[in-house]
Amino acid sequence: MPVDKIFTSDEANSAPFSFNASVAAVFDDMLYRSVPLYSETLGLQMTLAKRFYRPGTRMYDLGCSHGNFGIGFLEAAGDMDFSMIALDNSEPMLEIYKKRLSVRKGRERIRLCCEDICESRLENASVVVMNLTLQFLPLPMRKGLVCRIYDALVPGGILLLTEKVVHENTFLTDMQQELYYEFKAANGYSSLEISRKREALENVLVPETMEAHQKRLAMAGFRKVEIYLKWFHFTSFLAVKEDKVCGV
Ligand SMILES: C[S@@+](CC[C@H](N)C(=O)[O-])C[C@H]1O[C@@H](n2cnc3c(N)ncnc32)[C@H](O)[C@@H]1O
Ligand SMILES: O=C(O)C(=O)C[C@]1(C(=O)O)C=C[C@@H](O)C=C1
Repeated sequence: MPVDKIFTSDEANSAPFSFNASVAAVFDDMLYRSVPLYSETLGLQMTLAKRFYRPGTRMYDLGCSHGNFGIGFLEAAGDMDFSMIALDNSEPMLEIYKKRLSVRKGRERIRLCCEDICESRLENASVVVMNLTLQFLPLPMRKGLVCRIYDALVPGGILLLTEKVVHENTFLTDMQQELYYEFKAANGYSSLEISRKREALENVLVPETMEAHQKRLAMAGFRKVEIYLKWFHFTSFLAVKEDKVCGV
């Protein structure tokens, strides 16, 4: 796996963070070293997706990057028939996803689309996964997207949303941030790399509070919302669309 050295050099410091070809090439290493409980999050997303997916509907992976969720799901699915639409607006990410998919049996079950998720058409979904992606959208676009996801879901369908959040209490936010940087340092990032990435992510990754997410989910129509995984500020929500017939 190519090692993430993006923020070891000076010039990387000046540009805002983006999901370009250099980042895509080392993205696996970046994810595993930068996202606490990344494997566990994907594992639980697959378990929930398998449980809630309904035949004849679609599964969406919004901000799919180079396909860790989709490929993992495909491998775990065995003979299960499913249809997944994986969306991202980074061409280099989707190029890698396409290559990974090309050698896998059952690959026709996943369709890749290079699109802005704020503009894509969503419909007939029983599972929508959005892992560490909403946080990269401009704030004014977020409500509209969550509402469109709710509308696209069939009754009993789910949204799996993972986000980096901030705390309303600045003491706790600062503490979580420090613990997070200790996690990164323990995974081999230098303090210079950590601070350069923090600057590059400023105004690019804009986290919100847990309460803001819960309020937006409720406003969109979700009545059942659960936090199923949390590592300080990395938070995974399960939001279920009501199914009055089945009582889900
Ligand atoms: C942190 S990565 C997601 C990680 C991935 N979901 C996973 O679990 O491995 C965020 C992804 O969202 C994509 N993205 C950001 N804004 C987007 C937008 N407006 N439309 C589509 N994709 C977007 C980026 O290109 C990037 O691949
Ligand atoms: O906040 C940070 O410093 C991160 O590295 C987090 C984060 C994320 O949450 O998406 C930022 C960019 C990469 O996509 C991987 C991890």
